[in-house]
Amino acid sequence: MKTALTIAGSDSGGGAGIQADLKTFSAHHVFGMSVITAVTAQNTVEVRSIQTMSKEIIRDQISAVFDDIEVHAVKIGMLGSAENIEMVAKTLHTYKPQHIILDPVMISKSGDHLLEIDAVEALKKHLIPMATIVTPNLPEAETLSGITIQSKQDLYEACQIIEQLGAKAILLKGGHSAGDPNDLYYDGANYTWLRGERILTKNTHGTGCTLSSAIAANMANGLGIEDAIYHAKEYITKAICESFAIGKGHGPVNHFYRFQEVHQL
Ligand SMILES: Nc1ncnc2c1ncn2[C@@H]1O[C@H](COP(=O)(O)OP(=O)(O)OP(=O)(O)O)[C@@H](O)[C@H]1O
Ligand SMILES: Cc1ncc(COP(=O)(O)O)c(N)n1
Repeated sequence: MKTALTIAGSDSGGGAGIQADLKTFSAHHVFGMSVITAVTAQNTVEVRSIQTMSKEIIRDQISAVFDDIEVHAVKIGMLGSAENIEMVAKTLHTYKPQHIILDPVMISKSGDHLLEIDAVEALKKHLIPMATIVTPNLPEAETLSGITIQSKQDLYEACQIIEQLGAKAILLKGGHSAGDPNDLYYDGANYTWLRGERILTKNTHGTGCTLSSAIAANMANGLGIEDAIYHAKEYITKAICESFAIGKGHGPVNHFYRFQEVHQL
């Protein structure tokens, strides 16, 4: 059995964070494990409050998993604070997981801050250099690179700047663009476009969490990075296509279609 570990925040509404990650792992037949960095009181409309976990309990959750269980891939999502970023980086340094998929979560779809503003520097300094791949959306790529993205050339430049921070590869997601959601992959040498067609739905809560977890699950299952990304893009596209109108805001994506396909439900 292959395993994957998510280090992320809990979303009480079940659409994003740890909940989306574990559903994605299961749909990929990967055994999912979790380190909870923060508890959010959240639904499809808003984030009402956040309680960030202490750095000690984050460290202990990571070591409890690694000291006992072989971890085939790690996905990192919401971390909350600079202190927690430093602790996650320090603890992962001890265990040196082979694949680290870093989703640099900063602001939720509902517009709430999930990362303290002064924590961006810690992310750049401590975690990006450890990442197999970083998966920023457009606003996150602007924050990490320090440039305003207005053209294709800017996208290429942002990828290069983030790569120079030490990431092995970047997948710059295009969900927030005005046109089709095309994602740009950069491996430090070449650029590849993963083309998408915009699905007209407001039910896109947790798309970034799902995409990065699908990449982690695919890598845990032994795929190389390019195949992992390609299949993850297929997975998120279908999950958005069949997403649920649950709640009054941005509803969640659908992970069940995989089980329905397999079991002909
Ligand atoms: N309406 C859509 N139709 C098709 N694909 C989409 C749509 N919106 C986003 N995507 C795709 O979903 C993936 C996640 O992209 P997005 O830019 O939304 O990430 P994100 O902002 O980090 O997500 P999150 O909502 O979890 O924060 C990307 O592959 C993107 O191209
Ligand atoms: C715990 C947690 N992690 C990540 C997100 C980002 O997802 P989205 O941008 O879809 O709100 C979130 N809302 N909550």
